[in-house]
Amino acid sequence: MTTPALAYIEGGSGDEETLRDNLDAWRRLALQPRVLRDMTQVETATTLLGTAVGAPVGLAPTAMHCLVDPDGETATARAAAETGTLMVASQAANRSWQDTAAAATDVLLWAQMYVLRDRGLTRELAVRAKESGSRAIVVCVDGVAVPRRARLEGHAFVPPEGMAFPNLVSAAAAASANGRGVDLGAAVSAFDPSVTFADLTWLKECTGLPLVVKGVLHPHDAAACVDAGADAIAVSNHGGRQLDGCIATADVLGEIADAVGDRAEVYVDGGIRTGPDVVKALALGARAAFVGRPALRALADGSAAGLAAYLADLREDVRRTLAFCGCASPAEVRREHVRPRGPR
Ligand SMILES: Cc1cc2nc3c(=O)[nH]c(=O)nc-3n(C[C@H](O)[C@H](O)[C@H](O)COP(=O)(O)O)c2cc1C
Ligand SMILES: CC(C)CC(=O)C(=O)O
Repeated sequence: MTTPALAYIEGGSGDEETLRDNLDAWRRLALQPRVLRDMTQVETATTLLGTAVGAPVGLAPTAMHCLVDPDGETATARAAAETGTLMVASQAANRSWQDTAAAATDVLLWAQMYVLRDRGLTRELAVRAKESGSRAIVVCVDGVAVPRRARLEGHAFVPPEGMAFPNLVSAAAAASANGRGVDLGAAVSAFDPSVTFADLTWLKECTGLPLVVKGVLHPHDAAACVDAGADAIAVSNHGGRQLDGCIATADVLGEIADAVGDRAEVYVDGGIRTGPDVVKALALGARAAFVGRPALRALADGSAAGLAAYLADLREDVRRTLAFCGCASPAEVRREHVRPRGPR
């Protein structure tokens, strides 16, 4: 991997305060286990918007998997299918949602997209995602300005020449140029900063698929998204890559889960690294936690097999943590299992 590619993946925005705090915030919480509850059988499986998954852990959408593996998102999909993991495939992927879904049997796929200035193209892409086999649309709503990325000296990342972005262009453009030659800067400027809650209702109607709103950090916004038709809220600050200085996801997850109640599912990403992090997220009210950078590192290190091994290991860590906490399944994790860590 090139140095700028590594800086792009690992880095955050501004002074990287939020990037660091995402990790620290999970450390500021402590699990409080319950004992003597027969932990012979401990199940990690759950459902996410009705889709059965092997563990309450998913792959967050991340752009350009060809930066880390020549097969790009199709390698990711093979690892996801092998381990029963839900994969959220980015709009800025190098492989189309269709090719990603076709990479293995039983790929559990959700497509992540932005609302574009061109609503006709937005609708076309959403329909294409559905026809590819995506079981939900994940709309990312934290892309209303261009972040300053510290490790790239404030500049946007320039992808390698000829990199394909098939989910960012119309079918006609994709057919004529195989999705190549799309300028990433132009694609990012196609994201519509005028997006509001009313667009959620519209986007959901485009496909009828369940809608997940990703990038929510305030309980009132979460409630308004649900009022507008969202089926799930993904609490996320984009891995500290958008607004630097904003709140860590672990610090706001509980309030958002309380605001949403049982009207929608709640997920979280940002700094999730271990089984205990995942179980802390469940205790605060998330149904699942998603990982970004760790999955890219595993893919870079060992391709699909490396990613599958990483996901299997994380699942085992979740299973072990559930057992130690006295929970025979994710559904048994309660708010009482987590509390602020005492002073050091
Ligand atoms: C290299 C990279 C690319 C990303 N690309 C996208 C993207 O295309 N769409 C999106 O919604 N989020 C994107 N994200 C954000 C992730 O979905 C997720 O919010 C974040 O990575 C979670 O934090 P973590 O890396 O600490 O696990 C990206 C993150 C990284 C690291
Ligand atoms: C192409 C970008 C939208 C990818 C992204 O979300 C990111 O780099 O964090």
